[in-house]
Formats: sequence, C-alpha cells, structure tokens
Amino acid sequence: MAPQRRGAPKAEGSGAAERGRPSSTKKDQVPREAQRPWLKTVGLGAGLVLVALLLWNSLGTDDGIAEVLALRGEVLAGRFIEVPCSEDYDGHRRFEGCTPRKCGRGITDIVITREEADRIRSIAEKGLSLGGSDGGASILDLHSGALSVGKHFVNLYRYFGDKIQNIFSEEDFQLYRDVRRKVQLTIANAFGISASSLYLTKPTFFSRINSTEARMAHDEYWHAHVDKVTYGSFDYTSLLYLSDYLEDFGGGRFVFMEEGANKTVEPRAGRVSFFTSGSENLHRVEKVRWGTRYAITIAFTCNPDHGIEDPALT
Ligand SMILES: O=C(O)CCC(=O)C(=O)O
Ligand SMILES: [Fe+2]
Repeated sequence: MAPQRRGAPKAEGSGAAERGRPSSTKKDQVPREAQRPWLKTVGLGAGLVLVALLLWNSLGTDDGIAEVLALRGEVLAGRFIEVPCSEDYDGHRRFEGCTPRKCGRGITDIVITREEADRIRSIAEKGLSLGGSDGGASILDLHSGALSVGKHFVNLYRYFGDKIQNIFSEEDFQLYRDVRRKVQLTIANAFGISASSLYLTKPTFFSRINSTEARMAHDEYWHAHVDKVTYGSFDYTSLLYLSDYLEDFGGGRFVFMEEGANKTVEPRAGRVSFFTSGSENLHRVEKVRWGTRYAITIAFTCNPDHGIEDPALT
C-alpha cells in the first residue's frame, strides 16, 4: 500500500511542475489532460514494481543468489554433493574409518515415508503441547528430557515421573529408534563408512518453529553456524523434516552458506538432509514467516565416549 501512495504524489508533482510553465492556453491544456492517464500509469507501474521488490525481499532469498538443492515438490531418491573437508576435524581425536575424510551433503526422500514422518511429528506435537517457548523456537529432547517451557527448560521425565507413560507409548519410542537407525545407515552408506562406527550424540532433538518474535537467545535459530563448533561432538548432522515448506509454513528454508551462491533445501515431510558437521557445511535456517515448522536434528559422532543411548520409556 505505501509504495502506491508514494507513486501517486509523483504524478501530482509532475502536474505541479507543469503549473510553473509561463503560459497556459486552452490549446496546450488538451495535451496535458491527455498526459495525466499516462503519468498515472507510470506512477502505478513504479508502485507495483516497488511492491513486487518488497514482496520478493520478504518471501524469497534474503541471502542474495541461491541455488535450490531440493525443491519441496520433488521426490529425491538421493542427491549427494561432495565438498572438500574443512580442518575442523583435526582439532579433535580422529577415528579412522569414521571421522570425515570425504565431506559433503546429501538429501533423500525415500528413506523415511511421509506416513512415518506424520507419526513422528505427532510425537513432537504431543511432547511440545506440554510446554513451548515464549519465543518462536521450542525444543523437545527425548534423550535428556529437556522441553522448552516459557523462557526455560524443564526435564520432562523428572516433571512427569511415571506418568510419562500416559503421554508417550512404547510404539512412539520404537518408531523413533527405527527412524534413527535408518538415518544412520543412510549416512554411513553415503560417506562410505560402517554404520557401527557411528554413535548417536547430543543434542538430538525435535524443533518446532513459528513466527513468534524471539524472547531468548535460544529462540534465535536463524544465525549461521557450524555444528561441529556449536555442538563439539557432532561429526555428521542429519535433519528429518516433519512438515512442508509453503504448505505448513513460509520462510524456514535450510541454507548452506557459500560464497557466490548459497544452496537451499526446502523442507518436505519425510525428507532427510545430512551433512558432515564441519565448517565445510556452514548453514542457517531462514526465519519462519508464517505457520509452524517441525523437524528433528539427529546427530552422530565417531567418538564412542560422546555416544548417547536411544530414549526408552522405562
Ligand atoms: O532445522 C534445520 O533445518 C536446521 C537446524 C540446525 O541447524 C541445527 O539444529 O543445528
Ligand atoms: Fe545446525
């Protein structure tokens, strides 16, 4: 609306400039009348261009040029892009046959079905309905029991004790374990390592993001980061998306940040995106503009000392 208002005075202004002309006869008034619709069209056109630019800015890429690695609408059997490994792994103990020598990023839509994604999303919904951050980003960690509540976290298991069995079922946990195992096999396959050399590590958690303004630092999920730097133990990061870009939410695309052209992954329920966790895979999540975005971050380490167990009800 505002740009259109800005367009109108432009046409008015041109008229005012014409009023300054030395003489005005009936003869030259006719062409000036004829010019007005033309000027209005130009003004309106400029306004529309401005509106389009503003919309493009708010809906589209806020990082400059971006190439799409995976569109929401496509079903990828597997896409893998190798990138040179960073030196980040050198600062940690090496586990030959596991610590990345081959680095890169992969996406697959056929490892986890949309039905499984729906079921796992309902686990996230159940858990997160018990709490939720005041800001836009809530997490639920079934391993540690951490759940966002207001500006803090509570421990779900401590808080609910035995009553936790009225919230989650054994099938829920079985599904979670199955999904973890399938993602682990996918990563091992793509990077040519043995699945048994990988250990689940923390934090592995559900995230629920909406467009509510951030209240706390941990609501600010959109900053560019390197998982190995942020979380230490991560060697391979995976994300399982549980909702659909532009159907369930807007914004919220995943972006690999690269000089020249960023690479985006559009979330799709059941889509698994995985990558080596060093700075060869600097990334961020775009701000969610509307709706609710669900995902799970599932992380693996090569260091058995940093391994964690699957969550269990008892
Ligand atoms: O949810 C996503 O797409 C990415 C989350 C992420 O970068 C992280 O958990 O470290
Ligand atoms: Fe990350």
